[in-house]
Amino acid sequence: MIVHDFSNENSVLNQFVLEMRDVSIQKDSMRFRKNIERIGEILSYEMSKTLHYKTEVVKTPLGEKEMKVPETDIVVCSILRAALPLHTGVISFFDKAENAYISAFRHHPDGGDAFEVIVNYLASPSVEGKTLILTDPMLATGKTLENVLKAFKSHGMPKEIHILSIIGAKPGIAYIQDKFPENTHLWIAAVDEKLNSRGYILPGLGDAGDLAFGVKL
Ligand SMILES: O=P(O)(O)OC[C@H]1O[C@H](OP(=O)(O)OP(=O)(O)O)[C@H](O)[C@@H]1O
Repeated sequence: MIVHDFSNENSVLNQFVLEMRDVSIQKDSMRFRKNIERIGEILSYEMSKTLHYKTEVVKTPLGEKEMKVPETDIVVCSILRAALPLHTGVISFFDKAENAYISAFRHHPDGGDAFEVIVNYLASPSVEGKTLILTDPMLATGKTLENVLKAFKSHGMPKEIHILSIIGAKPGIAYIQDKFPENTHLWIAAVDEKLNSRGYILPGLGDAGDLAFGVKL
């Protein structure tokens, strides 16, 4: 897996991540969602540079011009719930992409820190031979992405996978390194050092799903 960590670069992306982390700003859920969406646009733009391109001839009112445009068949799949604004950002740049949605939630069987990830909904076209973009703002333990990849086994083998995320933890990134095919790219806005005992990213930003859409039972 190739990791593209943008926290090592100076760009306006860092401002959006800061606002998502900041306890005095993040409770404004509309702003929180908007920041996720615009980070989705920025990561999409960066990712677009690595896609496959073809030459097309465009006719203008005064002549013709050869231009290079992405030729890839793209399926964008978002992991509910927090990825929904990220999805909006991605498809605002890849407007011809097919769309998929998958659910995943943590189940704590004995109420303690240990959990398993339950995936019980996947709506997706075939991804056979296509470019699969998986979006999820948080990459904590990496178990969600591991289970999402398993769920996709019934939907064909993608040509390549791009994971778009906002904040990840080093242990989670290491965990998925050998679970995903080698030519998988991870595009991530920030990487934090560790997780707490419940598998939350430290310092992270809290619960992205709740901040974007409200507390769930
Ligand atoms: O890497 P992991 O340890 O698997 O954790 C990451 C997952 O946790 C969060 O979802 P959450 O379960 O809070 O669901 P929500 O988005 O519906 O609130 C996040 O959006 C990821 O999907």
